[in-house]
Formats: sequence, structure tokens, C-alpha cells
Amino acid sequence: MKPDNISKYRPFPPVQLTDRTWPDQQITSAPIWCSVDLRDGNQALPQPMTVEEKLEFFDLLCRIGFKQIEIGFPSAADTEFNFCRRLIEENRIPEDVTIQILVQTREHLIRRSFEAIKGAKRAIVHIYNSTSPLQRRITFNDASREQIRDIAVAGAELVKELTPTVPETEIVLQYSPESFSDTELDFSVECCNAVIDIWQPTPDKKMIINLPDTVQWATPNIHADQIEWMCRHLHRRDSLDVSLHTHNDRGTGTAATELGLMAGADRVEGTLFGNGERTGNLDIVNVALNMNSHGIPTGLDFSNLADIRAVYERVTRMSVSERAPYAGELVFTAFSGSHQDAIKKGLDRREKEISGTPDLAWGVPYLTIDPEDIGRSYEAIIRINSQSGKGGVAYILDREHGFDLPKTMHPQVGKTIYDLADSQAKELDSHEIRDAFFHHFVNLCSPLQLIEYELDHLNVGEVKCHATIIYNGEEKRIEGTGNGPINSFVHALEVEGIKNFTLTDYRSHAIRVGSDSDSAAYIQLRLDDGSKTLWGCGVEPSIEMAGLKALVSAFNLLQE
Ligand SMILES: CC(=O)SCCNC(=O)CCNC(=O)[C@H](O)C(C)(C)COP(=O)(O)OP(=O)(O)OC[C@H]1O[C@@H](n2cnc3c(N)ncnc32)[C@H](O)[C@@H]1OP(=O)(O)O
Ligand SMILES: CC(C)C(=O)C(=O)O
Ligand SMILES: [Mg+2]
Repeated sequence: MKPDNISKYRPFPPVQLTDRTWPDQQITSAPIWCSVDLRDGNQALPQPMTVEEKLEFFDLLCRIGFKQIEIGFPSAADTEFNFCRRLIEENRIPEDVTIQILVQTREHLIRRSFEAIKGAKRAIVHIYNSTSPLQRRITFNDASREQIRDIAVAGAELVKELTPTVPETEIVLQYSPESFSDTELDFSVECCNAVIDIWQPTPDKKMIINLPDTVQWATPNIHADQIEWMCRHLHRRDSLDVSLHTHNDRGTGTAATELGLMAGADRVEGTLFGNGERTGNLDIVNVALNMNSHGIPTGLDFSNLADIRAVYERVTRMSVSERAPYAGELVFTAFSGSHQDAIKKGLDRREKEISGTPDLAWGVPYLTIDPEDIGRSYEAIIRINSQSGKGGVAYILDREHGFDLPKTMHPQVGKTIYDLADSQAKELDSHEIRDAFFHHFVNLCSPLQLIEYELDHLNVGEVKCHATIIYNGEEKRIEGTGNGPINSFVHALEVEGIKNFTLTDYRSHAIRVGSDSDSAAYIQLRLDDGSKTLWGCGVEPSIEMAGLKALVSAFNLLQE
């Protein structure tokens, strides 16, 4: 921001609430959720959804588990009205779902809204008028508090009068002092209480008071103070569902909602992935999965978040940011080595500990939830670039290709792969990593190549190996004896005068992924002068041949 322009902004005044209790509260259960995707989300789209797209989105919201869905502003336009009619006339609203419609507290719009909901089994009629000093002064031309309260009262009375005109519909009433976030609290409560006094809700027939953070002017703690203050001063608190509706102007929609719940709210309005006016509405996916991550069930099913996101992106023509919590492309991806190392260790440890303890507490560094719980896979967790470490490379080779590299081989392979990523200045995908691993470590054949070998079993624990090799371009037959195939082959090389190493470690296993008939063997050799110790790998259908090829690979690497 231009420094000279700072002086035109003012701090937001704190709420006088010294005995606030919300900081000590914990969220222990889910609120009532209401999706406003089809209204607040839709009204903020450069190209609003068509009726067909809204129908598809409505079905998606029902599948996710929303029981309250604001379907639009039917009095605003024919498309909105017709959408409402189609839902009702085509019987598309599930028994346990209540539609909600929004309307300004203006007579002709309220009347039209009642026409829109005719025939619905249940509907929330949501009326609003703006209440803040800024809106009173600017939008309503210096209207007084009384004039604004009278708009709310007139709207509430008209809704009360029209309710009997739709006897087949169970009407739930909702009032929002729009721009609540910068309205004086005593005036917000005056408007709300005036409406409550007209509608006279009871604990058995509650109404909804929605307190919108229409524009976020203040920090989330102030929002929480406002909600706690309202909960203390609203009439008939036990007959109300107090509802939150945060936007995200300061990037704190989620925080404001979570603190608002701690402050006593019962209900949350928001949208999938935070679509909505300006910086958006509250992202319900975010808040609901945050709750799940603390073990709180929410009634919303995001177990296949990728499919939900795909429908959302197609019908809204918006996109989910790569860093969006839970849903973003990169949020379960660790690029840096220390993260990769910790995640691999965490997942490995969990795999070992989980048997017999299916509800073992989740505890993997850097991952707040198990990606599998929202339909994302472990394969995508770690990606490799020049910032990656040995742990990540080993993880990919293990999880995606079935190579369980010996621990002391990790630094050698990791360095080779991330040097490659660095030199190519790009991220390597899992197949490129496998290819690079094969190119640099597996079945190497220069300067030494093993063409074939046979074994004669001489005595117990003694074998003779006959092998055909090519060494420095020259084909030779060699022979040696030992206590096993590798040992006898090493002696054959010794007899030929091309052994300049000591075998220091050996490991083999069947490959778990892909070509499952193959075995992998790893051999570590140390040069006789002690200057190098390196691992090589062999991959073959026969475990014996894999071992010999691993030895040849390590030998070749020592000669570089
Ligand atoms: C924060 C939110 O998201 S609120 C929801 C906002 N969403 C929408 O408005 C989407 C749908 N709305 C629309 O399409 C249109 O606004 C309509 C069709 C509903 C109404 O259209 P119009 O009446 O032609 O225009 P518009 O909305 O600009 O009306 C402004 C007038 O209504 C008045 N007004 C606005 N809200 C209210 C209210 N709740 N009660 C009484 N008057 C109101 C304004 O003061 C203004 O009055 P003025 O003309 O005397 O200055
Ligand atoms: C209509 C109201 C609830 C609204 O969308 C807002 O204030 O943001
Ligand atoms: Mg809004």
C-alpha cells in the first residue's frame, strides 16, 4: 500500500466484553450446515450457473449431506424463480433437505418469493436488510436507525402475514441484519429482537438469526466477541439457531467461523471451496475437515473430494487454488527432503503399528489428516525436485515401484536423483525416478557384463560357478568356487585378476509392485584401497542372477 495513503484508514474498535468466555471453549460437535453455493456463490460468478448446472450442483450438495441449502434469490430473476419451481415441481428435494430462499425486506420481492416456494414441503424464508452505519449513510441515503429498524419490522410482518398463504409448506424464518460485522451491537440486537418479537419462535419452532460477517473489517477475535455479545442479548435465545455467515476479506473466514462457534453459534453458512463475493464466503470443506481432523463427525461426506472438486470447477468455472486446504493439488505433496524423510518414517511406522489397532491415533509429521480419508492417495504425497532428499526418493521407489533400498544406499541413490532433477531444473515424476534409478544403478554392464552363468554343486556348502562375461569389450569364460553363487563368482573374478574390492553388504527381496515375478538384489562393494564404497542393484526373475547382476553393477560403479 502506498505509505502516504495509510492515513485514510481507521482501526476497528474492540468490543467491550471483558468477561468473554469463548477463548476457553472447545468445538466438540458440528453445527447445522447450510450451503449458500447456489445463492451467494452463484451471485459472485462472472458467468452464473444455468438451471441445469444448478440442478447438478444441488444434487451434489445433497449427496455430500447438506440438510439446508440456500437455492437462490427467486424474486431476483426468472432463472432463479424457475430453478426453485423445478426443484419443487419435479420433486427433486430429498425428504430430509430444507431449501432456503433469500430476499430483501421489500414487499414485492417477498410476495414473489412466496409464489416461488408454493408446494415445497419445507422452506426457510431468509429476509435481510442492511444495518451498518456505513450502509445507512451511503446506501440508504442517511436513513436513521428507526427507519432501518422499520424496514426489518415491515418485512417480518409481511412474512408473518404471507405464511398462511402456503399452508402445505412448513416455513422456517430467518433474519439477517446484513453488514452485521460493522453494525453497532446494540442496533443489531434491536433489529433482531424486533423481528424475533414479531415471529415469536419457541424451542419447538425455532427461527434462525444469521449474523453475517458481510465484509470482514476486523480480526476474528472481534467477530467472536460480537457473536458472544449477541448470544447474551438476543430475546428467546433457546428458540433461536444463531447462524454465522463469514466472508473472507481479511483471509480469515475460517478462523472467524471457528471462533464464532466457540462463542456460541449453532449454525454455519458457507460454500464449497469458499466461492462467493469478492474473496469469497466461508469454505465449508475447510471447516468441516478441520473438525474431522479433531475427531468430530460433521454429517458431511468429503471422502471423495476430487470428484466434488471436479463438479464444482466444471459448473462454476472457478478453480481451486493449488494451496487450498485439503482440496488443493499440492497440499499432500512434500518437496523438501526433511519433510519427505519425516513423512516416510511416519507412514512406515504407522503401517507397522496399525495391525490390531485399527483406531490408532493419526500421527504422521506434516500431515494433519490421512489423505486416503478424502480419497487422495499416498502416491501423490511426495514429489521430487532438487530440494528433495534421500528419504523422498527412497519413499517413491519403495511405495510406487516396490524397491526397498537398504538404508545405507539411500544417500547414494538420493543424491544421484536429485542432482538429475537439479540439472534438468524440473520436478521428476515417479516413472522418471524409476527410470533414473535403473539407468544409474540396475543391471549395469560396462566395463563388466555378465552374459550367463551355471553352478555345479560340489559338496554341501560348496559350489563351482562357470560364467561368461565381457570385460572391457572382450568375452571370457571364467570359473571359481565358493560357498554360494556370489562367493564363487567373486572368486572367478579374482582368478581372472579383475577383483579389486571387498563385498561389504548384501540384501535381496521380491519386488512388491508391478513386475511381481522379479527379484531385486543390492550389493555393496568397497574398493581395496578404501577410497570408495558403493551399492549396485540387480533385477532379474531369478534371485541368484539378481545378486550377481547387483555385484556387477556395484563393480562397474566403483570403476567410474
Ligand atoms: C451481502 C449479500 O450478498 S446480499 C444479497 C445480494 N444479492 C443480490 O442482490 C442478488 C439478487 N439481487 C438482484 O438481482 C436485485 O438487487 C433485485 C432484482 C433483487 C432488486 O433489483 P432493483 O430493485 O432493481 O435494484 P437494487 O437491488 O439495486 O435496489 C436498490 C434499492 O433497494 C434498496 N434496498 C436494498 N436492500 C433493501 C432492503 N433489504 N430493504 C429495502 N430496501 C432495500 C436500496 O436502498 C435501493 O433503494 P433506492 O433505489 O431507493 O436507492
Ligand atoms: C444476505 C447476507 C446473509 C449475506 O450474504 C451477507 O451479508 O454476506
Ligand atoms: Mg454473503
